Amino acid sequence: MTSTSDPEQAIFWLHEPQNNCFWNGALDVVSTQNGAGVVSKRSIEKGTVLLKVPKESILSARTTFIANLLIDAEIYGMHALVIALIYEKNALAESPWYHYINSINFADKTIPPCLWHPTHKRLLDNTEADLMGVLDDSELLDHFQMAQDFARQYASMLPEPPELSNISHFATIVLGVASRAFEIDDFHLSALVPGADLFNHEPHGDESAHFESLAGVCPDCGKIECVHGVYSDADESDQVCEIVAHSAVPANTEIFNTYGPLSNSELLARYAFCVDNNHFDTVCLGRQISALRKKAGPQIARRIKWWSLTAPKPWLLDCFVKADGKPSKELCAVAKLFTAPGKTVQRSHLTKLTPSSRKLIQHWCRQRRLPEIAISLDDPQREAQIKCIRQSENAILDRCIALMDRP
Ligand SMILES: C[S@@+](CC[C@H](N)C(=O)[O-])C[C@H]1O[C@@H](n2cnc3c(N)ncnc32)[C@H](O)[C@@H]1O
Repeated sequence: MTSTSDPEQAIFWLHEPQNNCFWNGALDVVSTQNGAGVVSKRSIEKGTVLLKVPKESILSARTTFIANLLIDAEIYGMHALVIALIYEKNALAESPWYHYINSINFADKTIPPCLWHPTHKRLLDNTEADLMGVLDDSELLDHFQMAQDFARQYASMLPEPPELSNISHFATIVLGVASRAFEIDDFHLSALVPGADLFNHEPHGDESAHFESLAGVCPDCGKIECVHGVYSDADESDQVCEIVAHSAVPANTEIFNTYGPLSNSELLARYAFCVDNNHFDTVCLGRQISALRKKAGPQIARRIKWWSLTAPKPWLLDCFVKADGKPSKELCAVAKLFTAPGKTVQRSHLTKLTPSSRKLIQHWCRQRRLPEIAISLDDPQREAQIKCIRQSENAILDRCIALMDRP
């Protein structure tokens, strides 16, 4: 897990006058089972602003001292943010974010799943994490190469940061940044917002706080109204990032944010954790459908071709089982296309399941089910994550199989 090792330094940074931030006095930072977290010292009303950080104080590729170099090198988004953080970290007390950066444990040894040992990766074979490319290290390696090239290009001006000496070290920084970054606006893109990253994620949609930032600004200068155009009807005083209480919070309660409607594969890739009974998990049956399609006769092949030409793309990815076991409407339609008798199938009848289409969905679910295997690793956190992903997928498939038995 990526964690805050010294929250007091983050709070100190928020109170430094030059940063112009607001940290609500009703908040406390405590140690939770998920690292640091924010709790209410007293009850908080719905709509209360908990944190305010002006956009000019956030750590983005646009606000860092290497901003121009990153633009010259045409490095943007998360790639640029990671490199910016690395250079600010190495600027030590000269960085405006010195105390904030010091509050984070970047020495944590957690690495993203794409760098796990192949024997550990293999335990996620055929899971959603595998299908979504979470285990593929090519993007990380490209990013590493890009960061090293950048460092070499400017080595005469700036010493090459030690974080770029090996991929594991770089990967822990990438994870540390990705797990704390927020989408800000069309100018800053992703950025680190001190204080906002102390809030943990509520996975069931019951969060009590939301991150807010006006996204529509000029992509060239970050202003709301400028020579390039008018981007919103707000005014420049709205150029802040806020955490706002989305519901009333009783005293002594952890205040959760939401990182978005993310499945376990997405949480694992970006935040290095997963949760039991994740409502946003889905299980794709695309591979099973594709295999059957290859064996299909000409009539079925024609139907699938007709469907694939009119369905939104990529339609195979849309053929999934939802967390509650219900098949997506695309999955229902494809099961009907394979099983409907006669020569023609009406589009309006495609989502109404018949006994034979239900049986086919059950068959695909059984094929997709992961084998029950014993998993025992030296790393208990990784073991728990792998088990969580596998068990959750099988539970979803079992729910669907049971549901398909009911008329
Ligand atoms: C933005 S930080 C939140 C604050 C963090 N706990 C800390 O100590 O700095 C995101 C990280 O917190 C942890 N985290 C947040 N919510 C979690 C949850 N619901 N379950 C497990 N870990 C969580 C994960 O390690 C994640 O990468």
